[in-house]
Amino acid sequence: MIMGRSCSEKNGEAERVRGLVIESLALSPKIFLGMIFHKPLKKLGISLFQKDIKSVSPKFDELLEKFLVEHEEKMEEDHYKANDMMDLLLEAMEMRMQNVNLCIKRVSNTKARKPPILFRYGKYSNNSLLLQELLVAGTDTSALATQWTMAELINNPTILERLREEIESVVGNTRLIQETDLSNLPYLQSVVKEGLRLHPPASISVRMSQERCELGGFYIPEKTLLVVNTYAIMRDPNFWEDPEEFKPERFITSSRSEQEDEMREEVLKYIPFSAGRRGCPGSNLAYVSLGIAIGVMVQCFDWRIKGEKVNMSETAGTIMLAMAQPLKCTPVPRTLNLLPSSLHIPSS
Ligand code: HEM
Repeated sequence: MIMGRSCSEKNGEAERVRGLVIESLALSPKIFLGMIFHKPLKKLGISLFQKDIKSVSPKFDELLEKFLVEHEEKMEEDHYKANDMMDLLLEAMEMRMQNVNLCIKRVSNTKARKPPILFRYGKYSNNSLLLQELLVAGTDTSALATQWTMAELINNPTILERLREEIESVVGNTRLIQETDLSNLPYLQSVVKEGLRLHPPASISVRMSQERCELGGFYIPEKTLLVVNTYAIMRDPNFWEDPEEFKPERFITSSRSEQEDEMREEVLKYIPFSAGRRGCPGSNLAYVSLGIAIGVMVQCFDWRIKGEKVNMSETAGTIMLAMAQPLKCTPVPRTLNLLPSSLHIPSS
């Protein structure tokens, strides 16, 4: 969606992108430690991660440059129309500055939440941070959330059955779920929300206090690094009934006023996408893609596993919350009467 193209398994491109995302994410614990022990480490001349970053970054640049050239070529075509994020960013830059070549640079702006700015200057440069960030932030998070939620559904067959009934009554069995169906599938939306509550892929958020303040009776000096444990907040028994249980119905609200109350409460206790100006800008996209992925998997397949239950243990010592034993399951096709017109099969 970011680059408007699919990465094929055939020429190893998908594997390459996946490898880069995994390599980048493996750096996060080091970056995190580096933030905490920045000063003493600097004094000792120790850099925890610069060498690793230098090894990942050029690989990203090479990949993104290829995508960028493809996009620029497309822009030259007669009936060109922007249809992905990279097209839009290129167009925005085209309007802002002309006569200079492309380079993408993130301008840090700590005071106000502004989208990263793209500059055009020089030859293609190493600063492709924005696109790297989107690739890393948007892919593994969504994949982990899908995996955890499917594991919960397999372990809770009654919930899976209720979800399937909802899909069958709203969508039927002659076509696949589409984005426009999601607003009519409240139980599916609740399943996605509950999966993210119990298993937030990014389970901590790091912030720095801009000024001194008092929080919950604690004095916080200015410029203090604060680690918010979103995982713990979303399992706090003071906020959630049966916090350890997978109960999507907790998010089903009947009346409009109930919905408004719930939304007000959720601002503080439901934060899988963190919050504030550095909260996730991809949350709406994530809800849609998770809803469709999970919905289609439930609509089209039964799921078999070895043994009685999926093992829900979590990995230890990683920043991303992953399954210690990644989900292995076999899809068994269900009988649907899908109309050919409902299948959008890409031409390439
Ligand atoms: C289930 C899926 C996702 C989850 C759980 C998730 C979670 C998060 C969280 C918790 C943060 C804030 C980190 C912090 O506190 O510093 C974040 C930031 C971010 N996310 Fe997501 N995200 C998801 C999907 C996406 C998608 C699909 C995109 C875009 C394609 C995206 C783009 C970003 C970006 C660019 C940031 C950095 C924002 C900034 O620093 O200002 N995320 N995400």
